Amino acid sequence: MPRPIIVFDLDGTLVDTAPDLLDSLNHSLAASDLAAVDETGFRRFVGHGGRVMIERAHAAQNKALVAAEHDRLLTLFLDHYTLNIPGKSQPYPGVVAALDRFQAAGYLMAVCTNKYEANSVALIGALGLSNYFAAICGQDTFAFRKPDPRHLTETIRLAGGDPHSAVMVGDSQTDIDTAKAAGIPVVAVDFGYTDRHVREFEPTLVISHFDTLTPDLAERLIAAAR
Ligand SMILES: O=C(O)COP(=O)(O)O
Ligand SMILES: [Mg+2]
Repeated sequence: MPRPIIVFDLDGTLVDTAPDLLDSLNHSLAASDLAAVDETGFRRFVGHGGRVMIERAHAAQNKALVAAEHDRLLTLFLDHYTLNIPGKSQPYPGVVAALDRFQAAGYLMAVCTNKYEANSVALIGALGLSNYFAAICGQDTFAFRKPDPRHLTETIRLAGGDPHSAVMVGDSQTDIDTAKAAGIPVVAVDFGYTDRHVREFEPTLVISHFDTLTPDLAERLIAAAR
């Protein structure tokens, strides 16, 4: 019987990275004379990586964005973000205790994120969480990324798990759509980065704190999905 696996999204799920993503986004937007984005506006932009955040910020200000400028701003964003890791980012309340619970229960654990892999590995390392994860897969690890379900199923395979004994935990429609397309139960946290309540995207379950996430709950979700 393969070890069950729990796969976590990163930004807005395991780690509150909003303050640093916002700082780096505004650092890059300032280089093209766009107005700074505020915390509220920012939530509409996250979920698909830095390139899409920049694109959405321009669209929100009705500013054109040619490819060369997009590339220039993405480089500014990534250089600034990479240099500042871990910055102000912190794991959400209850995350470490939850990772300990699943580790003690013999679960495999992995991260499936649309953040670049190198920055994801660096951030997780800087926060002292590397030892929990058998795989950390970013938007550039494979030739596909969330909401493509293969990003999730290949992360599971890389970690040595079985998609039939897996649960996904995420904060956005992207995560929920990815898991549902893979036929994998998905727990949505309601404290992440989405401008609509996650229940609208019909996850398997919504939680408001990591204390609710237990191996018993995961086992029930895996059994019910079979
Ligand atoms: O970096 C992003 O835009 C989203 O990253 P996530 O998939 O970890 O939420
Ligand atoms: Mg997220």
